[in-house]
Amino acid sequence: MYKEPASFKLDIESGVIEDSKRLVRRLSDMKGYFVDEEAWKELVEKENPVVYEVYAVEQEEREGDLNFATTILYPGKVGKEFFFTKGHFHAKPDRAEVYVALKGRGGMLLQTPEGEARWIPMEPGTIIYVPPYWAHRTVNTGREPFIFLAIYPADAGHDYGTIAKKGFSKIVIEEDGEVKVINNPRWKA
Ligand SMILES: O=P(O)(O)OC[C@H]1O[C@](O)(CO)[C@@H](O)[C@@H]1O
Ligand SMILES: [Fe+2]
Repeated sequence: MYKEPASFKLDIESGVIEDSKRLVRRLSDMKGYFVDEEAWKELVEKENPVVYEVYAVEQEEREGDLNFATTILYPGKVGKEFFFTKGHFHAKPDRAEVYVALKGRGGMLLQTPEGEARWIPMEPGTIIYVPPYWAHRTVNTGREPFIFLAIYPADAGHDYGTIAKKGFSKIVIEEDGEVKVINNPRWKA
C-alpha cells in the first residue's frame, strides 16, 4: 500500500541517472522543427547527430506523484539555430514543472497557447518554475553539453503535437558571434 522511498545516483558531470530509462533523440527525429530545412537535411545525411538524451525516473500516471529526468542537450546548430529539445505542452495542460540547470549554458523558451513567448537564460544553479499552461523548450547556446534536471507531475503527460506543427513564436540563433532571440519567420498565430 505505501510505496517504498527510493534514492538515485546522479553523476553531475555526465548527467546520467543510474537505473533510469534512457531516451535518445537524433536530428532525424526532429523533422520540421528547425527553420532552415536545407541545413537540417544536410546534417541528417552527413552525421545525424544525437541532439539530446533523457534519463527519466517515472511513476504510473497518477495525480499527486512525481517524475524526474535529466536531459543532456548537446551543443550544435542547424543553420543559425541552436540545438533544442522538441518542447511540449503538458497533456494535462494545467500541470507545472521545475527545472534545475546543472552544467553548461543555455536557456528556456516558454509559450502560452496564444503564442506569447518568454526567454529565460540558464546557467548552473538556475532554477525555473514553469507555470501551468506554458509550453517549454530548452536550448543549448554554449559549446559544451547543457545538462539540467526536470521534476514534473506523474500525470502531466506530453503534448508534442502543437509545437511540432507550429513551433515557438521565437527562435534562438547565433549571429555575428552573439546569441539572439528573434521572431520565428515561420510562425503563424
Ligand atoms: O520532452 P522534450 O520536449 O523532448 O524535452 C525533454 C525534457 O523534457 C521533459 O519531457 C520534461 O518536461 C523531460 O522528460 C526532459 O527533461
Ligand atoms: Fe514538461
